[in-house]
Amino acid sequence: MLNSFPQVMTIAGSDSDGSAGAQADLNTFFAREVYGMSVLTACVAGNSFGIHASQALTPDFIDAEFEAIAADFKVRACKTGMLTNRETILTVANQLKKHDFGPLVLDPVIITKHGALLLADDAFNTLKSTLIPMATILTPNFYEAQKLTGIELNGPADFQAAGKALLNMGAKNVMIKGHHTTNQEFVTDYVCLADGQELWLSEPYIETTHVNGTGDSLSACICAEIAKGQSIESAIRTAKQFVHQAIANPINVGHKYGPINHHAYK
Ligand SMILES: Nc1ncnc2c1ncn2[C@@H]1O[C@H](COP(=O)(O)OP(=O)(O)O)[C@@H](O)[C@H]1O
Ligand SMILES: Cc1ncc(COP(=O)(O)OP(=O)(O)O)c(N)n1
Repeated sequence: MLNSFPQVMTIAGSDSDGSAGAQADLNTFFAREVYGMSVLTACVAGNSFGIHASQALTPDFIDAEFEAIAADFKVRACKTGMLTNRETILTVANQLKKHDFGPLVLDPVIITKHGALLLADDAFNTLKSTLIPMATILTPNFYEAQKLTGIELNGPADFQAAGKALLNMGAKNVMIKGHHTTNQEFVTDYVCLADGQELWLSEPYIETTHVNGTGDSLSACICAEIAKGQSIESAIRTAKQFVHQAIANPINVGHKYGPINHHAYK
């Protein structure tokens, strides 16, 4: 008898150093024991020093990837990462309407924590109008939440206002990842759920340079847990622990800003 794993799909850019993008997603899927597939949207040439070049894939090619997966697999949940520009967003939105790929974890990747822009400036409105209303859960980081809502995040009430604004844009659930800087004691993420519940998820801040791909891995873990039948709340809680352990137990890879450890969480 063949083993069977829930099938999941990332729609993301390839990051050549393996720390972020589709590679981080697939590592997370493997670690969380689901079968991972990828629709690549772009190829990024990067290493632990930063991103050196980037090439978007064509809408026709992205369509072909979606069609190949849809023709053969039953995807239980999917997630997005780097979507590059308006054309790619529209291509992805059309495909998500055409086929049933299950709940959508929308990670609105705009800028990396080292300042590389991964989404064209004129694409924000397209992201807001097409994909945010389709999101089962939206997972912006501190900067992305401010950019999408226009609300400056200075305290808990601002997180609540931004969460509400993102729910009003059509996302069913929202997780805003908290700011993290040197000398901080805790990193607190804010979650507002479809049923009106709010969660504040805090873990100690970890001082390390090995944090590439944290956001990708978090959203990939949420996607994997949803595919396994977990509730949104339980998937978020597992993902927060998964990423925390992955940061807390670094691996010695790269000379500057390294990857997290996808094998750490048990
Ligand atoms: N240095 C850190 N110490 C503890 N938790 C962290 C640290 N950096 C990120 N996190 C956590 O990792 C997860 C991903 O968040 P973040 O790094 O903000 O995403 P992104 O990669 O999209 O910017 C969040 O749960 C956040 O709280
Ligand atoms: C190809 C590619 N996609 C996404 C990212 C950014 O990853 P993310 O986890 O959102 O952010 P960082 O933690 O890496 O800043 C990337 N670098 N490359």
